[in-house]
Amino acid sequence: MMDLKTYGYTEIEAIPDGLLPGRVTELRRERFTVMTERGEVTAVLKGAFYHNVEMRVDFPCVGDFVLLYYNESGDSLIVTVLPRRSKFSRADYSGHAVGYAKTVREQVVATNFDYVFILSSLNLDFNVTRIMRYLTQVRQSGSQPVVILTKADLVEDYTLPLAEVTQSIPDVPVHAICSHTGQGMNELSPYLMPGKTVVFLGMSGVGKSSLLNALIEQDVMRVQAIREVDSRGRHTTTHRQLFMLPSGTMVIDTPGMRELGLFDAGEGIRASFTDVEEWFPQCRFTDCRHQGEPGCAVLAALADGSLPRERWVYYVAQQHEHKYVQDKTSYLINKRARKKTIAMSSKQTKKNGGWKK
Ligand SMILES: Nc1nc2c(ncn2[C@@H]2O[C@H](COP(=O)(O)OP(=O)(O)OP(=O)(O)O)[C@@H](O)[C@H]2O)c(=O)[nH]1
Ligand SMILES: [Zn+2]
Repeated sequence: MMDLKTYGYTEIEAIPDGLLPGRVTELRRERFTVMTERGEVTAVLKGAFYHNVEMRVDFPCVGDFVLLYYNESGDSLIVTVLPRRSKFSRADYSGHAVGYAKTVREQVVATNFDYVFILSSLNLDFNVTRIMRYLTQVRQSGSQPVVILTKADLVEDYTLPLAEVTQSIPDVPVHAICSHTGQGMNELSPYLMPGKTVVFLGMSGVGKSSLLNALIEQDVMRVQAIREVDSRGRHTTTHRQLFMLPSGTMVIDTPGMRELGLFDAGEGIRASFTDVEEWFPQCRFTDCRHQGEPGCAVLAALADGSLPRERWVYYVAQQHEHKYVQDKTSYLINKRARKKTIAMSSKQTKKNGGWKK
């Protein structure tokens, strides 16, 4: 018998007769893979889950603890999702026009994780504001954030960006690592405890897979070292969406998480405002600012109603917000530049005789 506690399960008071607790490790369409004390089973949802659309948020997802009717010879039947101690959700636009908040539903993509590693690369697009935005998401999730600055080998001196992050978020642990050399990776061991669940968050290319591979390797080596002394025990790293590292730590890696990780203000705006941006190529000037230039397709579309005005206003507001976030980034990263900007704009202000509205 498998002890479900190794999968982070904490016993609940009374389990109704005939039901078995388990943890969802994979979700494919309507079929779940669930780890139980009788081993891994496939399971489907009890019909009641489908009867009420409003219940959608309570559909099990990867990481969930559930109660099921065990079926030895076929699919088990999931009847309940146990309370979640942490979760990540994203907006689900499926089947709806993007951008219309009323129709957006919440889709839970991962649950019951203890730590979220917010990965950010030290080279190229190092961006404190983005880290802070992820941090907001993580704090809302109910888990503990850990900031991991990756690719430490690609910068001459990472002490500066490290200090920058530490100053911006003094209450969150920050580690600089290199997955290729293993530098700094021992600092992560306090989080990688048996029964704990970790989620990786970060933009594409920051090194999530590399870190994961490095951790598995490190683990495999550790396990092998142990095995030389004591030849018991086989590690199995199955490629589930929730999977067990040899050390006993679980990692959740779902497609939904990938999408959260890809979130970027610019991308987000592009994705939700295609109805606005599709007008741009039709403007006479390629660098049209849509503020009164002759031959502006946007203004024409606004005039004849083919582009609803509130969509345009919303778009402009979002762009403004995006720019603000980017400006704030440079503010945090380069204080010298910031002082210069302030000096310049106050000169400007004096010239204009006050703040321009
Ligand atoms: N020099 C260096 N390169 C790294 C390091 N970690 C990752 N990389 C490289 O960065 C690139 C992207 O790494 P991945 O691990 O695939 O990044 P990811 O976050 O999983 O990317 P997605 O799968 O797109 O989400 C690869 O070419 C890696 O070899 C590091 O510590 N040092
Ligand atoms: Zn235009």
